[in-house]
This record gives sequence, structure tokens and C-alpha cells, in this order.
Amino acid sequence: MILVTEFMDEASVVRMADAFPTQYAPELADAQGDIPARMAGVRVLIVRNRTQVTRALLAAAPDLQMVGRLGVGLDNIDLAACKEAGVAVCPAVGANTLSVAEYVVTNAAILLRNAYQAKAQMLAGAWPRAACSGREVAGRTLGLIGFGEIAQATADMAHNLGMRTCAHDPFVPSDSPLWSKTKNVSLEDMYACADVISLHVPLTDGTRHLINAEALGQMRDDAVLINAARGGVVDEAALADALRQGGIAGAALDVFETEPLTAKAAAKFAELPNLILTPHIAGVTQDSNVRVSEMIADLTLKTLSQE
Ligand SMILES: O=C(O)[C@H](O)COP(=O)(O)O
Repeated sequence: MILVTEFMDEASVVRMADAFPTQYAPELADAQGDIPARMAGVRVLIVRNRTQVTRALLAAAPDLQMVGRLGVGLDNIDLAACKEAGVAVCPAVGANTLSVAEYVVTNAAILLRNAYQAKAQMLAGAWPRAACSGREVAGRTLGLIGFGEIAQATADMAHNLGMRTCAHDPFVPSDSPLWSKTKNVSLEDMYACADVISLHVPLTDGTRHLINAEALGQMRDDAVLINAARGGVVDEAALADALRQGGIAGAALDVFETEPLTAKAAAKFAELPNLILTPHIAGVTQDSNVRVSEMIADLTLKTLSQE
């Protein structure tokens, strides 16, 4: 049995269902408590980022062989518990890279250009040319915190627009050829020089609130910040303060400490015209959904065909 607890491209679900019994139940993403009772006989569980694959869930899943992740972030999956239970965890590595890279580069351009917030004023008769005269991306510096596959693709796209890039990633050796086009810098040096700072790290004890009041205070006041990584990496209250006080020029957030936003978070972010909010879709386009779903369906069919 295959159980899918979050949305997946229909063609891939049909392909799996043609080969093995498949339950497509995306409503379970919002009914976590109902999942354990559905796990008997499930050999492959397919999730996105909402389903919490916990030790307790695994205990209710004696037949489970594989967790397919329709994305790349693994913070909703207890990896140690999966390992102990002999359950393979298979993320869709690479399948949504292009979507995230496009999200970062387009938001960088929108934030630097500062030209797309005038509709209400214009409809009211204003003609705010000076306020809407922003910056080009060409020649400007994109700083990437974390330099894994998605950040590397983002750097390539930024180079094509004439941007310079620098990155900070202690896991990439200093003699790696990856540093030929992107400068290897400390966070302090990045904060001092980058026009755009984009986050590409997982949420861990070491990255929680990496972007706090102190880090924001070191960034240039004309810098913009993009977070399409994980919510807890940014201290949301500190960011809202920095945006309100002109500590930085703008931000785009796709991920949040709590998703959907709490009323408290919404209140913090209200009335900040220099803040773009999107609902965790940087990696989710119609195109990437097809690729991600095909990759996980392929891995599922391979796993189940092995016996
Ligand atoms: O981790 C990811 O790949 C992104 O956050 C997208 O995840 P999702 O497809 O589960 O929303």
C-alpha cells in the first residue's frame, strides 16, 4: 500500500495506483492525528512539509519501507527514528531547484527595483516617479548563506543577469572549484557588502535565528533579505523592527516560524510595504510539482518492485 498525505501531481498518483494499491489523501496534511490509524499495511508514505513523520507515527507503521518527500527539506521527518526503523527517506533532490532559484532572483529584482507598490497611489491620482525609481540587479552583489545545490543554481542565474555573488558555507571546502565564480566570504564580510542576502540553509540548532537583530544590524541599510529556506532561521520580530526602522531596505519571506501565519506574526508584518510575503511556494510551481511527483513516483515504484 502507498499512502500520500499531501498534494501530488495527478499523473504520478495514477501511475503508482496502476501498479500498487494507493490511497491519495491530501486532507491528512491537516489531520495529523488521523494518520497513525491509516498506517497498517503502508509500505511507502509520501509527504510534503506538513506531515510530521515522528517516532510515534513510525511505531504505528510496521510495514513501512520508504518515506518519499515531495521536496527537499527534511525538518518534518525524524531521520534518526527512520534510520533505526530501517525506513529509507527519499527527498526529491534537484526537482524544485529551478523554482527556488527563480523565486530568489525575481524577488531580488522586484525588491531592488522598488517599483511595484504604487498601484493604489496611482489609482488615487499620484504619479510617484521618484519613489519608484529603484536599482538594477546588474552589477549588484548577491550574498548566499549556504552554498548547496539550490544556492549554486541561484548564483548561476544571478550571473546571467550580470550580478556578482558571494557565499558563506563552512561545508564547502575552501579549494572547491565552486568558488571560482562566487567569492567565499565570512558572514560579516557578506553583511558589509551584499545588496541582496538570500538564505539557503536548513533549520538546525546552529541556524535557528541566525538572522537576528545583531546580524540585521550589520547589513547595509539598502540591503534586501530573501528567505525561501526555513522560517526559524530568521527572527521575525527583529526583521519586522529592522524593516520598520530602515535598518534594511526590504525583504521577501516565503517561510515562517509558524505556517500558516499566527495572528501575532500577521500583526508584526502588517503595514510594511517593503515586505513581500508568499505562502511557502518558492519550491512549488506547476512545473516543479510535476518533476517532484515524477521523481518520488519513480523511487516508490522502484522500491516496491524490488521484492
Ligand atoms: O523543502 C522543500 O523542498 C520546499 O520547502 C518545498 O517543500 P514542499 O513541496 O513540501 O512545500
